[in-house]
Amino acid sequence: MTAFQALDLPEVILVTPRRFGDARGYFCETYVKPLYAANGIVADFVQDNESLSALPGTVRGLHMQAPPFAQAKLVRVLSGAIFDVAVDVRKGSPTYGRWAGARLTAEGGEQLFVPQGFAHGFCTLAPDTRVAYKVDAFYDRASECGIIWNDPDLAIDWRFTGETILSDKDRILPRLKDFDSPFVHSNG
Ligand SMILES: Cc1cn([C@H]2C[C@H](O)[C@@H](COP(=O)(O)OP(=O)(O)O[C@H]3O[C@@H](C)C(=O)[C@@H](O)[C@H]3O)O2)c(=O)[nH]c1=O
Repeated sequence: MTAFQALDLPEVILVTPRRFGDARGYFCETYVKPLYAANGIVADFVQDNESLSALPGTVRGLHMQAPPFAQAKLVRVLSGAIFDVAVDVRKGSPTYGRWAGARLTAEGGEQLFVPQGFAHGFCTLAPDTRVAYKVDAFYDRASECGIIWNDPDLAIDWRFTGETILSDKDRILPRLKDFDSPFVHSNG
């Protein structure tokens, strides 16, 4: 059975889809809307994305889009492995500024659900890592914002020691303390 596991931040959910193995390999359902919704993954996904990172230690993040283009994401790995991270940036949230993460591998097929109001990023742990993710709002360049990956206040353990590789854009992102989050926590 597909397994759904809430992480330390309970809105962030690790999914391990069931695989049906046979002599050919395996078959696996990677997204089933009503099943996922019944397990806390409520989103109308409208776009699928894929990235390739050649080298281990490639960090992409921490990214989000501001409302009304805020995106929930369902992330998985097609080849290689990542440590995938979500940071709660909802003002007023009891878990504001805390992070949760999970190792996602092509071998295991795990997925991470990152809700709206959370910054998202990952570090690749293997060469030629391809990451695919569904999002529930379209890309909007003007709405993009983010937090620096190594903010000491977040103290994310990326599970990687060695030289990291970042885009020019990601190298100059602000720390959380200097970031005016466009997200507000609500209980409803
Ligand atoms: C995210 C995105 C980028 N692009 C373009 C913009 C740019 O020219 C090129 C590369 O974009 P970036 O450098 O922002 O790609 P990248 O650093 O991989 O950005 C992604 O990082 C992960 C962690 C996320 O969570 C994603 O939402 C996204 O922000 O692709 C699109 O056309 N559509 C999209 O949806």
